[in-house]
Amino acid sequence: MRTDQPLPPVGGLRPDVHTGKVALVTGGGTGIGRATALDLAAGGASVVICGRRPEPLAEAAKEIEALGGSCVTLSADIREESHVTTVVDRALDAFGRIDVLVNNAGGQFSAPAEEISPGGWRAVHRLAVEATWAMTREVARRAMIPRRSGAVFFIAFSPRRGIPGFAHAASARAAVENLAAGLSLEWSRYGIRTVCVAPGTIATGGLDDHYTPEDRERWERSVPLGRLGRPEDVSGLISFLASPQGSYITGTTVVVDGGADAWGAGHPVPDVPHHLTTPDSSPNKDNP
Ligand SMILES: CCCCC/C=C/C(=O)SCCNC(=O)CCNC(=O)[C@H](O)C(C)(C)COP(=O)(O)OP(=O)(O)OC[C@H]1O[C@@H](n2cnc3c(N)ncnc32)[C@H](O)[C@@H]1OP(=O)(O)O
Ligand SMILES: NC(=O)C1=CN([C@@H]2O[C@H](COP(=O)(O)OP(=O)(O)OC[C@H]3O[C@@H](n4cnc5c(N)ncnc54)[C@H](OP(=O)(O)O)[C@@H]3O)[C@@H](O)[C@H]2O)C=CC1
Repeated sequence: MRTDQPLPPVGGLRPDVHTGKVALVTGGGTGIGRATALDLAAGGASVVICGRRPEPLAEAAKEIEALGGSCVTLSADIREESHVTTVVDRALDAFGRIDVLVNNAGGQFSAPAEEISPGGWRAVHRLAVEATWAMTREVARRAMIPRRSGAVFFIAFSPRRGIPGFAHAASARAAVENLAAGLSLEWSRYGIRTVCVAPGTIATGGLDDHYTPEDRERWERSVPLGRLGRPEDVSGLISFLASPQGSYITGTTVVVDGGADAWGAGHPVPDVPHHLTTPDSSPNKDNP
């Protein structure tokens, strides 16, 4: 199984599983966000995607429309509160409701902890925690609490206990994991589910652009299943969690990482049989 083979949208879910729903995906023009927007649209959801650059958003919208879906794009920097308000205004103007929020936008740089300046720390937490909270609060207050329903997703990191070079980013993601849990205690009464999804290393353009092939190889070696993840490994999970089949899941973190979080530091990663990592020799090609 290779990471350059995308999975088809929707996976095993019914093609009308999200019909009538509206989903807002931050950072929906690229990588995991794009795959998530496509999966939700392929299941029948109308989708709103935002990000700072208009070009990737327009490309993703074209793909969604090619699937027969509806998509609204908005160029916005979610670190600015006024942009958050505008995104929600636009989504409600276009579709009248928001049922699913995927807080996907995020990013960081890799640096030894002692070299992260206060400004660098703040920049990462501002996006991963503060902007995520601003968006979540705005969507909950204006779209979900009044309707007494909704599903909010947060993206964290696996391994979950810390990643060398990512002290700022891993601690920020720990905050959103805790936020998902805490909000479930407060917002279940409104019918709102809050779930954190913790991907391991996923082969996206963002990963290629910001990390070296050596980083990538090192991460790949630390995965018990022997490969990096695909964006669709994450988006398929979110699509399931957003569906009626996921409706009893809230307040928790679901890890999608090829076993990386289960790996005990200090032990060699278990050998993966060759047939599990190559595309054509899988024992069951229909169920890779
Ligand atoms: C094993 C699992 C691994 C998990 C792997 C995860 C992979 C991914 O997440 S892939 C997605 C990748 N995409 C990105 O990471 C996006 C790229 N990153 C960024 O855009 C920035 O890092 C950002 C998120 C911090 C953007 O912030 P912004 O406010 O635009 O940045 P500024 O240039 O204004 O700088 C603010 C502040 O941060 C310091 N800084 C920025 N880059 C670095 C760096 N490479 N090294 C050290 N410090 C950096 C910068 O110096 C500023 O600090 P002060 O000067 O002290 O104010
Ligand atoms: N790839 C991986 O291995 C992993 C990724 N993650 C996380 O998953 C998420 C998606 O990552 P991935 O798809 O790999 O990376 P990308 O870099 O492709 O995705 C990040 C997206 O967020 C958008 N974005 C960034 N900053 C802002 C902002 N201030 N306002 C609005 N949108 C913004 C970007 O668009 P634009 O630049 O145009 O604003 C981009 O579309 C991120 O939070 C990432 O940290 C978590 C675990 C592992």
